[in-house]
Amino acid sequence: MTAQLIDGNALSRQLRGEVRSRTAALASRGITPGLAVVLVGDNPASQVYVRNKVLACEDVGFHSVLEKYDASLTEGELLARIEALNNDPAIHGILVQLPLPAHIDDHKVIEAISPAKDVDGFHVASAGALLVGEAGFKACTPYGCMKMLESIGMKDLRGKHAVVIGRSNIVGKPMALMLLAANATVTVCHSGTADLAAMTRQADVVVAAVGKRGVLTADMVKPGAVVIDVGMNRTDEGKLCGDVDFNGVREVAGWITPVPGGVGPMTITMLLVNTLEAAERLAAAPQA
Ligand SMILES: Nc1nc2c(c(=O)[nH]1)N[C@@H](CN(C=O)c1ccc(C(=O)N[C@@H](CCC(=O)O)C(=O)O)cc1)CN2
Repeated sequence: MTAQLIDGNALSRQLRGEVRSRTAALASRGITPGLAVVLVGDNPASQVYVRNKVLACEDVGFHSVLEKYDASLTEGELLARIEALNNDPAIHGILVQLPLPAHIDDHKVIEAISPAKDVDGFHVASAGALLVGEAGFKACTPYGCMKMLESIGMKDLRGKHAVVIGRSNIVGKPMALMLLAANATVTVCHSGTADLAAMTRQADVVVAAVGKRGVLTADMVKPGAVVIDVGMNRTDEGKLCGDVDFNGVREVAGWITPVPGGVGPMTITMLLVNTLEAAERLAAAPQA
């Protein structure tokens, strides 16, 4: 069996079409969703991602501002910028590109963002809302993975076993909670897991989110399983690759996401969805 591809670029195009229509509906009420993207330092990958986020905003008709700061920016100066953006009525969503330089406490910075503008879904209030099933912004990467499952008819995962490899606050943990909310039986594996292959071989859905290539190989996958690759790594030749041994696993799995062109573009698309929702929520709120 050769797995079918879940194409993140194609799904993104479809979802962005829906975002464009909803944006037009808001525009007729005089509201343009606004996103502020904050980058500190000169990490080359981060420069590409923030540029792509601004381009994505242009693509769907959002207002966006890109604030770029030298790595010498102090934590206090960054917190002051966030406070200003929290109070800017033209800005509905704020994201601070990670990683931040080592002298800045990223937790402190994320917590300074108003939960109403936390379109990355990283704030403790957003994470707590996901935990208890309340409305809040969902972290973009796992949210994109859920949309990919939905696109292949797996919105309700009742009776399915999902294995998440990785337990980061921004992918692994929220991913597990979103799968649980979709009625899956969820196992979270990590560096302390005794026999990873024994876990993944039982899974109907495997999400690999470790940040290390070759974490999931063909012998670790149940025939027909859905494999979602969140990894973003480089081969020795400098080629982009995920955590999954794509060529081997695609011969066993039923569905698989590629890298590039899988989860990556979906992360940016879900950021647009969250920003639109932030603007819509504000528009629906009773005016003071
Ligand atoms: N504030 C945030 N920081 C970071 C996040 C995040 O969601 N919010 N996630 C990652 C980086 N990231 C978004 O910021 C991101 C990474 C990769 C892609 C993507 O589209 N990748 C392409 C390939 C791009 C390339 O060629 O290099 C793909 O997979 O097709 C989008 C977003 C860490 N920081």
